[in-house]
Amino acid sequence: MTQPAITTNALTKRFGDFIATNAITFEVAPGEIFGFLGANGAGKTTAMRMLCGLLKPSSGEARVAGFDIYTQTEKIKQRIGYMSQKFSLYEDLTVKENIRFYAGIYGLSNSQIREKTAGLLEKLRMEDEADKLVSALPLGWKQKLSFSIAVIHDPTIVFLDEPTGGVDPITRRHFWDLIYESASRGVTIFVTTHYMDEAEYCNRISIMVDGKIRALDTPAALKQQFGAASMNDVFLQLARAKS
Ligand SMILES: Nc1ncnc2c1ncn2[C@@H]1O[C@H](COP(=O)(O)OP(=O)(O)OP(=O)(O)O)[C@@H](O)[C@H]1O
Repeated sequence: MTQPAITTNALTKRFGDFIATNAITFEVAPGEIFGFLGANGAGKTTAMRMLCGLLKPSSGEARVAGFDIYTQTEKIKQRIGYMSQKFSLYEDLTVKENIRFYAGIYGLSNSQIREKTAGLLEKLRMEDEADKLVSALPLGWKQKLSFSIAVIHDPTIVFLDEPTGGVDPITRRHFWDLIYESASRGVTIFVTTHYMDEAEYCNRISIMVDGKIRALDTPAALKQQFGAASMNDVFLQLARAKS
């Protein structure tokens, strides 16, 4: 059996008396697109930071790409890509300079960087923008560039924290073409989003409420389970059950 990309068992993070992530248990398969949903403050970013090896859990277990999140964080960091709306491109560098900078951080050689840069610009059809400042690009283009940079070192798993905030559904759909393309090459995608159209694009979805996972299945199975017409209905039912 192939090893799961991510496994967690009762993974928990407390900040003082407050439990931000409360005993979450799940598995993500290699090449799966796993949507990690929840209202603001549900504990998604906290969970993601633990899985990326950036935050020590209070208790519980997890393995990412086969490595332990307590003791093997450096190995995890080498195998993952990360993109967030908050941690993104340098606006005052050009497109090419951003690619060079991040590829260098990920440890690629100069010849790899040259080759990857050409391929990336071609795939995004951004050859004409290579020497433009990132600040001059539309937001949707920045997001696609940011994603492409997050996978430039061929990670096994990529973590996306609200990657498409602030753009319209068509632009989001184009962004998701990139996600599907990576997943079809076997890259595991772990993505948080507040957009329910995006939730429908995931293979499976978990929904967190107040630090706990309240639902986890395929979009079709969740809609059936909740007797809901859309993922938005499922989400609202869980939110209402809370209040
Ligand atoms: N370092 C910290 N110290 C204390 N509380 C924290 C800390 N980090 C997060 N929290 C709290 O933990 C809870 C969960 O936060 P988290 O950022 O994980 O939520 P989220 O689901 O990612 O929300 P959003 O969708 O708004 O990004 C929030 O109530 C937040 O205030």
